[in-house]
Amino acid sequence: MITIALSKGRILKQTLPLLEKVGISLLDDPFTSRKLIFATNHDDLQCVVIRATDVPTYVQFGAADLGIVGKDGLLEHGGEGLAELLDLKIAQCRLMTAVPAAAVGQLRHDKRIRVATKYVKSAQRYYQAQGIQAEIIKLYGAMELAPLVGLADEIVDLVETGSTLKANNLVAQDLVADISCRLIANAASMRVQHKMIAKLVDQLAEHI
Ligand SMILES: Nc1ncnc2c1ncn2[C@@H]1O[C@H](COP(=O)(O)OP(=O)(O)OP(=O)(O)O)[C@@H](O)[C@H]1O
Ligand SMILES: O=P(O)(O)OC[C@H]1O[C@H](OP(=O)(O)OP(=O)(O)O)[C@H](O)[C@@H]1O
Repeated sequence: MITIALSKGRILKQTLPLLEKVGISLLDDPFTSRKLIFATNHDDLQCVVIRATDVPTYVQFGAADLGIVGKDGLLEHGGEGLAELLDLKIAQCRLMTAVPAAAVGQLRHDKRIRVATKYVKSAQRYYQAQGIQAEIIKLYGAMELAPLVGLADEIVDLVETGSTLKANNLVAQDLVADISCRLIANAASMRVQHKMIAKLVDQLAEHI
């Protein structure tokens, strides 16, 4: 039996059609069911549907052989015990810094700035590489609010259309990382289930 960990939420909406294209369908609807484990039309394949941030952990410890997760989550996890097999090119967006419109153009190198983000590791790496002293404040959502209420000078968050930033009078500044969904595998599963995983990777690659 192969287990695939799927990220629920917006990634799942784009994952299910991709799985359908390679002939995999879940027997129950994960958007209406309270189940966590989903049988598929293949006897030897099941899916678990969990929070995106938990997918790398399930795969790292072999609770799932494969996972589908955003690169943002992968960067935060660190990738230990995982192999990144494929860029699925879904849920594409960019991890960016953003500041209030009034702060655009202000130099950041001469002071310690406060940055609100859910993406602590990626942010730390970015500011360090830029030589900017940053105090990172971990938030779990609504990062855009932080600069508006004086909690932070800037944010690091995902940007797709830019409408969330615009609605909050923030302006995207620098690219931290290009983000899209990745197929990941447990390192041991890669050896034990090599044939089946290689076949699935080939099939998915044809439909990207
Ligand atoms: N605006 C966006 N455009 C494209 N992809 C996005 C966008 N926002 C998020 N994503 C991708 O979808 C993933 C999950 O986002 P979603 O908003 O569904 O869950 P979340 O509530 O942020 O995650 P969690 O439940 O783990 O806290 C992100 O990790 C990212 O890879
Ligand atoms: O550039 P845009 O097209 O506006 O997309 C960016 C927004 O999308 C994501 O939020 P999401 O809608 O997933 O909400 P949440 O993270 O607050 O759950 C992200 O955290 C941004 O807030």
